[in-house]
Amino acid sequence: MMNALEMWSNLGSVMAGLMFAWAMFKQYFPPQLRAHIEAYAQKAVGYVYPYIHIKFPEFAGERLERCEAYAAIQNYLSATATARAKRLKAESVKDSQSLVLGMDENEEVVDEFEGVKLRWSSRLVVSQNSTFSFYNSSKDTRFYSLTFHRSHRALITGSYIKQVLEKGKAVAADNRQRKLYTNNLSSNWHYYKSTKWSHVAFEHPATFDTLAMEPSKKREIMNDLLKFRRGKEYYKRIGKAWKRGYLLYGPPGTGKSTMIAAMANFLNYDVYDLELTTVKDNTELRKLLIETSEKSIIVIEDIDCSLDLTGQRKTKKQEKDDDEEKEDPVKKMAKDREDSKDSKVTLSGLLNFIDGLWSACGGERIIVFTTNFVDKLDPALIRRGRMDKHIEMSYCCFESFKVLARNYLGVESHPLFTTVRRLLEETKMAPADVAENLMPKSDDEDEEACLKGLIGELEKAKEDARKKSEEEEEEKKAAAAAAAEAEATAATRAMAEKEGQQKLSEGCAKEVKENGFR
Ligand SMILES: Nc1ncnc2c1ncn2[C@@H]1O[C@H](COP(=O)(O)OP(=O)(O)OP(=O)(O)O)[C@@H](O)[C@H]1O
Ligand SMILES: [Mg+2]
Repeated sequence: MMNALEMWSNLGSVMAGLMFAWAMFKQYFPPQLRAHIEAYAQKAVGYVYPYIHIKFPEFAGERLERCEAYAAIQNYLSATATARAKRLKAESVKDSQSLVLGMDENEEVVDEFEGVKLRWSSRLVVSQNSTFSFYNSSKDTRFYSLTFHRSHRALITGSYIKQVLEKGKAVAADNRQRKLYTNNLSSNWHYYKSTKWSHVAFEHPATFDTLAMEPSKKREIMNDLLKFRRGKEYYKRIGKAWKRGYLLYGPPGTGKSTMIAAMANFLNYDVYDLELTTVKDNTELRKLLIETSEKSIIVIEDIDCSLDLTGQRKTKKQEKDDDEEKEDPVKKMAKDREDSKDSKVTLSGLLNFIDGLWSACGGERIIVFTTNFVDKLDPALIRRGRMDKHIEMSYCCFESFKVLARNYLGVESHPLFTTVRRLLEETKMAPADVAENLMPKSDDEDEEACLKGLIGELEKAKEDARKKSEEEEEEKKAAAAAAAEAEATAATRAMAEKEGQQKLSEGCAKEVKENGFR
């Protein structure tokens, strides 16, 4: 029996022989003949060789664009297989917030799917072209190669590759640097490139953990968001576009904008902050919205102030004015000029976008309106189906205070909490004001000092509210007294007039009686 050393040396000789034959073959055979021989050789090998290779190049197409599949496989392997690879390569990938760890060139890993083993290898083919060019620095090509037994062809080319691409895209989405977009003035739009939105990295630190809100309400919103995110199949089944509208309403400083940031961080979505007052008309609105990407939250803050969306239905006076304009061309021109200065996005334009166009775009999208005055909004805008969930952001309750105390002071409980609780039940203070009072003003201000400061402010707010309600009560009383007095004066005057009338008619009657009609 051959010993191991002998076997290796024999194998080495065979390899050396093969390499020599290959070099001779490349040197002495003309390229066309070589291609023929190679094709036949591959066919012959195919009869006996039981494995299939699939190649996923990094760049493809006429313009050599980066292939989505390559990127997805890179992400998939970075998340699943690199734990097993020994040589890794760290790359910074566009739009990714951290480095992507991939296999180094010519490294291999084994993956398993439904009990079937398959092999991924990362390959780099170095260009043979040694001519110097100013324009093309490298013709090296990278690709991933997947190898598996031909008996599993259907399984691998069907389900396995599909799940690799899906998982890879999900990893990319999680690792993506999210963006905050704001709309540009249409005068700065260029038709040949996408300039409707400007963006910066979205790095708001708010999360549902740091959001001060009643825990049960918070949980309800989080569950609603999760249900929406997982609802692709559900929305498809019920024939509804995959979108959801939220209306956040409440007084200033109660956390509406903070909630939007927490939602975006929770879902890992981009945020499109749409400033409606700079949008000229419904057409522009449509163009802007069609350019938003999926997995995004489209935000219209202070919807009541953005436009006159509160009451688009014409009042009697507007109808009369319109009739007059139809008759008077000068008036009409003046009105047109006035209108062209203002934004002309209308309620119906916005509703069409929510119901129609947006639904056709597909992809998961959330739209959020915020307002301080929910009663001012047109009911058509906020009816269920358009704004599916109405969330009231209200003044600070004790539960919310506890979250803020944990965030700002790092305390879970304190003897002064009882006083804070009583005062919060007796007076209204927005979380923004509570938070402001919990922030130490100097280095030597400890948690007790901050809590005392807050208690002082709450007592002051309570006193102010008491005074205000007293003043209002006084004003009401004064108004009632004035009304009563005016009523009494009017009654006296009426009485006097009546008496005067009576006297006059009595006098007349007497005169007639004495003198008769003349
Ligand atoms: N519920 C909350 N939880 C945590 N922090 C809050 C909350 N509400 C307000 N704050 C703090 O107060 C600041 C202002 O809050 P925010 O801008 O979210 O209020 P808003 O409701 O959007 O007000 P406005 O109606 O004026 O736009 C935030 O930066 C945050 O620090
Ligand atoms: Mg706000």
